Amino acid sequence: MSWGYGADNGPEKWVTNFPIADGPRQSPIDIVPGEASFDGGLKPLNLKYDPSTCLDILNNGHSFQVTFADDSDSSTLTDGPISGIYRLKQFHFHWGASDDRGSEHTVEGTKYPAELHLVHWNTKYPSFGEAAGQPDGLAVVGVFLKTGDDNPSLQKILDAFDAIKAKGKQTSFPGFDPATLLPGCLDYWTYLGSLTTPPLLESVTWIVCKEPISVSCEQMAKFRSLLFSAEGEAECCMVDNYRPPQPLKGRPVRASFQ
Ligand SMILES: NCCOCCOCCNC(=O)c1ccc(S(N)(=O)=O)cc1
Ligand SMILES: [Zn+2]
Repeated sequence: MSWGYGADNGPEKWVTNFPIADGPRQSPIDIVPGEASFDGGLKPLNLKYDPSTCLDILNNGHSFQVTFADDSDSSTLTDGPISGIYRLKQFHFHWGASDDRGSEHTVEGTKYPAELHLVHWNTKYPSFGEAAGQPDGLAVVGVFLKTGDDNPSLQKILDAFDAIKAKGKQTSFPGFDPATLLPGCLDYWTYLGSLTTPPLLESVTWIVCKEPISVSCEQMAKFRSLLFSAEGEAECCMVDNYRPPQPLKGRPVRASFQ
């Protein structure tokens, strides 16, 4: 049985096939603002996204992801805590079965109903796969979702869900601008961590935005209409696809703001 989020294959079981699960720089973490140190040397995030690089939307059985053409520097992350140019590869979300949980990072124990991850790879390496194995290979921007007003940008994504309800379904998704999913304020916390799903590679510079974006309760319900299961299999709702916070193990968490 491959990894998932169920009782038999969930986060508590991943260490069996992926021993790095107990490693020194695992993600997510609980962010404690009072213990983060302001670093005036941190630059503002520079996110430059080209909607024409948006390709398709896919249900991969763990989440859904929107994938981008990454054969040029059209959609990039620069500055912030990183050096060099990182290219946007995909974005995806994690969410709960109810609004009281769903995010991977937490803020002083506070769980948000969902969390967006914008996944970028360091162009000093030849590909995403290569970069994923390097300590400075990836940079993921995390954005919390908080229940409130309807989010029109999110709605464009949710409107594509009927075509990707089951695991393995994919459909074209051209022209989406991921910048429309970013909060107005790009203050962030940053720390060195890992992929939050197997293979849990310790190659991610995490950049977690302090300000959440909004999502309505109805929109959250739509997230929960996706399936972990493939067509023809017993239907299993895609919910609670989040890993809980992992031990900090002495890592510094820096803040770009005071
Ligand atoms: N094939 C060569 C090595 O590549 C392995 C990289 O993992 C491949 C699939 N996983 C991901 O790309 C992947 C990307 C982001 C996140 S997360 N939730 O940490 O943002 C978790 C997983
Ligand atoms: Zn993620």
